Amino acid sequence: MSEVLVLVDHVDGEVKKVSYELLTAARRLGTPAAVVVGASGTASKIRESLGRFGAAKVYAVESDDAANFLVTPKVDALAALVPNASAVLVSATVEGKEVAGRLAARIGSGWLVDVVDVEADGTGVQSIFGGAFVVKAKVSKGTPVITVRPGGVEAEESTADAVLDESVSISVDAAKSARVTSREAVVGGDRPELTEASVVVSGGRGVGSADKFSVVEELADSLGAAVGASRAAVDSGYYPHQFQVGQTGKTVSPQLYVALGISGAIQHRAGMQTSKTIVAVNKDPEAPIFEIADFGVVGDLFNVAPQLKEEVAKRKG
Ligand SMILES: Cc1cc2nc3c(=O)[nH]c(=O)nc-3n(C[C@H](O)[C@H](O)[C@H](O)COP(=O)(O)OP(=O)(O)OC[C@H]3O[C@@H](n4cnc5c(N)ncnc54)[C@H](O)[C@@H]3O)c2cc1C
Repeated sequence: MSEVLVLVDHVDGEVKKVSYELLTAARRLGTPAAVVVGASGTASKIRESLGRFGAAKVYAVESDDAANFLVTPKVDALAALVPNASAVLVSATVEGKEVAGRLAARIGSGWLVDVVDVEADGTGVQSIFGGAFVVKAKVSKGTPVITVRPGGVEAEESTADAVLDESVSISVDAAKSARVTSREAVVGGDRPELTEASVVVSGGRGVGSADKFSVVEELADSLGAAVGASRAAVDSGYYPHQFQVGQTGKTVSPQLYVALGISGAIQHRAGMQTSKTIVAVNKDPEAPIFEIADFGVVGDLFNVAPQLKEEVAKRKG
């Protein structure tokens, strides 16, 4: 079977969950080959875990340049490997989309953006207009480049050998590339990363103030969830911008999405509509969020969220 390249999303050798989802999707199309771009020694460190999700080969693209330039080393590496591949899968993150767009332009191929599922014949499934329509599309020119939304495909293990191949070398054109000059670790709490989390609890303008946002955080913590916010909540200063979910924020696709005091505007839905189960709490029975909710509670979030938290604690024993 032909090779399907999967660009591994990792931070200093820590593999992001979406990479396993990409490998799962790649297995439907052919033989997954993971492409690890980074510092020396990264690929051998993560080879086994990639193999657990079906990577038959791991291409190590490792050098100081690979680790210290943004985007371009990844495009160079994929472009070098594409002649032997039948498709390229990249995560639909901000960086992933930049890599995919540049790669598609460079190799003259079509690019399927933001797909939520991939079918065995290379058809990509997209959820558009805030999830109002499902579109199926197929690349008709060149090797398909497909960016897959984190959480779109469920990662499933299927052990393969993951043979390490260190034959890929790249030479970055420093004059045309952005070099990383320093690194600062993100100060995060114990909560999972928003786009990686399997449970997300988000608060909207209905929360009313920054002080009261703890009601969202407390429910999130009881569920081991990430915290999100609507744009109105962010613009009102209730919660920092990096937690915004929606068209101009992050796209999430968790197993469970809890919306507290969020009306469900189309721009918010665009970022969470593909969540597997949606629970909405809103005091307005006509709120549009109820149109897409699997479970809805008409009520005051300050009454409902603490009760949910208590019930979760009880069930956890
Ligand atoms: C170009 C563009 C891009 C945008 N991008 C985004 C985006 O990325 N993400 C995003 O979220 N929005 C985005 N928006 C904004 C979007 O249109 C909405 O304005 C926004 O989503 C509304 O946020 P909200 O639901 O929190 O607030 P509101 O619409 O004000 O809704 C608040 C809800 O809380 C309920 N409520 C109030 N008090 C309580 C209570 N005590 N208990 C329970 N319920 C209560 C109300 O009934 C109401 O339904 C964008 C808009 C534009 C034009």
